[in-house]
Amino acid sequence: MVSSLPLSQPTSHSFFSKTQLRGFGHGSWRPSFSFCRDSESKVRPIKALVETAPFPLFQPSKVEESSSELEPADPDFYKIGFIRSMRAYGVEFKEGPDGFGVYASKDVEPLRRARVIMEIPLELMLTVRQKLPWMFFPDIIPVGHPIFDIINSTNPETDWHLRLACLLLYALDCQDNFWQLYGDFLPSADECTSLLLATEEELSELQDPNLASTIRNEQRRALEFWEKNWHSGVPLKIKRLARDPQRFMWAVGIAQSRCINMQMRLGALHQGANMLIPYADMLNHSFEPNCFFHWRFKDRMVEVLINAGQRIRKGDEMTVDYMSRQKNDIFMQRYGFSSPVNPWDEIKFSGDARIHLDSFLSVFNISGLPEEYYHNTLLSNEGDTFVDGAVIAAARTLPSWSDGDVPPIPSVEWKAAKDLQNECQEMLAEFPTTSKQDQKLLDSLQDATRTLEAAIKYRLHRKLFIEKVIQALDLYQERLLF
Ligand SMILES: C[S@@+](CC[C@H](N)C(=O)[O-])C[C@H]1O[C@@H](n2cnc3c(N)ncnc32)[C@H](O)[C@@H]1O
Repeated sequence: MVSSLPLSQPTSHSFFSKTQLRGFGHGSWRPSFSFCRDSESKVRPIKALVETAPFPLFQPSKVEESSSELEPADPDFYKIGFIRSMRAYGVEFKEGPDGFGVYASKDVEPLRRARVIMEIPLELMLTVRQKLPWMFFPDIIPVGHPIFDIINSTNPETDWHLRLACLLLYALDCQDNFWQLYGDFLPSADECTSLLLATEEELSELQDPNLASTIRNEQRRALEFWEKNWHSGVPLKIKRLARDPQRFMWAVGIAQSRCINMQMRLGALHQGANMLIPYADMLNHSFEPNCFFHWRFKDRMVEVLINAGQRIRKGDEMTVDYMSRQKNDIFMQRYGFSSPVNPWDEIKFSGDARIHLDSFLSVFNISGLPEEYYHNTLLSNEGDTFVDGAVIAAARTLPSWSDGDVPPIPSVEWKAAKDLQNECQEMLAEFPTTSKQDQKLLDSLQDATRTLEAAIKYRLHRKLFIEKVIQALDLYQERLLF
């Protein structure tokens, strides 16, 4: 379902103008770019609270006033003729340690109800739906345009990233489309952490052959897609969208690392959709997020809300949970970053560890089922609501025992803990570098691509995790015996 109506950007948009943004980069980590700075040479945040007047692209057709005065069946549809704008409340967008991020510009007291901080209308998003009949929004591609056929040749359920990349490239090329402005806020190839953009050398820096091979397959797939659809015979309007495979890879990397997947309801239609949502895509990930997304179907917009009961201090980063319960390699694959405190990461041990799960958990004051994520305030540092993720992850990876298997004497468990430690040491010995060497390398990195930095961090995080498990097992033995 497409129309040939181009959606224009409101000229009154008060965030930034095209000329203001030209030449501005997206990250301080690339010295070739300079972000807008104030007199004290601090990054100047994009101002919010922002609200711009709706831009009437074309007015809703005047409904003839009939004598019956019937209500339109769905008055909401009449809004389709307006380009609405994004609204943000009490937040600012600025650079932080993880690239651009969203930060609170004022304190927020905990409220019983979730509080909206951003509203982004459907018209500004790039959206592809996953199931047939597939559709995308906004309807910026005229029927018969070859990019429509290219998108249509892919599988809506499995190729969402390729489809979204095509839509993004088209939107960036589409005269007066909002994304021509917003495109300046997207990370460049050097700034994007997506591993799709990684070189062979950078992939080897991961020190994870499985992950490297998964990425190589993804790169190959995207490259084949580009070669098939961007061959020399294609019309210029296609050619110019991605003149070289790197440009296409970049678009796929952007789609993968910034897309949000949501259930969307439009009228009577419920569907899973992959969306590139401007401004909301600046939110970074946390395993302890303070915000979440919500699709407000009545107004056809995505809202970002602060969790109910959440206290926010001015300057706090606003975060969301990108993917629930995923290990670091999955985060790397999709977003190009890993976390040293990922509570869902795990170590696969080779055999049966003769440690009783519950006794391990109880030594660390963790109670309940192993599958769950447990929080114990007694164990957390002040202000830190996480129990050490490595401890929990280690606990979760130990096989559970039935009552009959409970070892009668602690020495059995003590030996098991020692065995696990040895296995961890062997794992560490397989890495070509130690965590100390990785840390040193990271400290000395200058002008490296963000992918290289992310690759080194990833392998460092794996080693730190294993080292933490060794420490946890040390502690376990001490507490078990005394
Ligand atoms: C949706 S974007 C978020 C905005 C992004 N920081 C930017 O500069 O535009 C996702 C990207 O942000 C970065 N990112 C988000 N959360 C992160 C985290 N917790 N740690 C490290 N990098 C993170 C990664 O580069 C990821 O691919």
